[in-house]
Amino acid sequence: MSAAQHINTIDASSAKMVVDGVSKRFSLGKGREIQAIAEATFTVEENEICTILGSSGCGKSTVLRMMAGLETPTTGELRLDGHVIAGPDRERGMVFQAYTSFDWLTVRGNVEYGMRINGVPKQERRARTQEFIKLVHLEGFEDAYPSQLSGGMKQRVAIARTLANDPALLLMDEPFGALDAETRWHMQELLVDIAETANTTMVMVTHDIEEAIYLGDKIVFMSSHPGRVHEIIVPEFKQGKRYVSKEQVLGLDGYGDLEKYIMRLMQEQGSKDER
Ligand SMILES: Nc1ncnc2c1ncn2[C@@H]1O[C@H](COP(=O)(O)OP(=O)(O)OP(=O)(O)O)[C@@H](O)[C@H]1O
Repeated sequence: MSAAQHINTIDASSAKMVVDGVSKRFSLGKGREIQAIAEATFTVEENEICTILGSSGCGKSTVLRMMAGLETPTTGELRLDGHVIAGPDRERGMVFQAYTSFDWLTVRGNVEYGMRINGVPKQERRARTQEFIKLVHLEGFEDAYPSQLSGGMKQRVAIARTLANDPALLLMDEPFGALDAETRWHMQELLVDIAETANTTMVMVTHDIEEAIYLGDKIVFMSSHPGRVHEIIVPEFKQGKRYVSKEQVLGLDGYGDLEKYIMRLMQEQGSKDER
């Protein structure tokens, strides 16, 4: 068995999310433009964790922001459950690198905020809030304020708050980028646990190869200038399984080969960017 399968054909018929021939140009003023994304086509399947990996500036965040409906594609379209994405919506929850908890609300207040706005009855709201606080292991901290929490705990609040809105898709832009290595490791394992427990479809932007391989059921590798989907990689060495233990994945036959392969892709991109 090889370490990875490289997908060349896209089957959009059963996909949860379809990024279909999407390009994006930004205006830089005075008639100047930048082509951030030239052509991007890929799918995300139901319950999949899809990681988007690539060097800085290759357009990862732009693709994610288009999935969220925060940017409009210049050409092409994005579809969630067959519906074209036309703007931000509760069905797509986003977690950013910067901590985005409301400082004036407690952990409980933060997690139940969206449900309160959406008129979820109090009893149901309280029960779901507790369920998601438990999911991210923050029991006992319900009445704490974000300023009393560590970076990893704040990010767990952000994840619980987003999941409590029951999104069809969880979008994350380098959510663990600001965390120290040990906390990051725990958060990655927690995310796999959440994906397994809550059956959530997730898309995560990262420039960390290890994170992309450990978390990704599928890795969308992007190249830069302009941003394109260079390769879609399925880490076959995991044999379709998810492992909460990251150590176990890093020790599997095939992990090292895929890591080396992706490192080479990154280096090729790096030397192309320098030219
Ligand atoms: N609002 C904007 N206006 C103009 N250019 C933009 C805008 N947003 C992104 N860009 C440009 O589009 C390109 C892709 O940016 P993007 O942030 O998507 O890349 P990225 O891969 O997420 O980078 P990083 O890993 O550094 O966050 C870059 O050249 C960036 O300067």
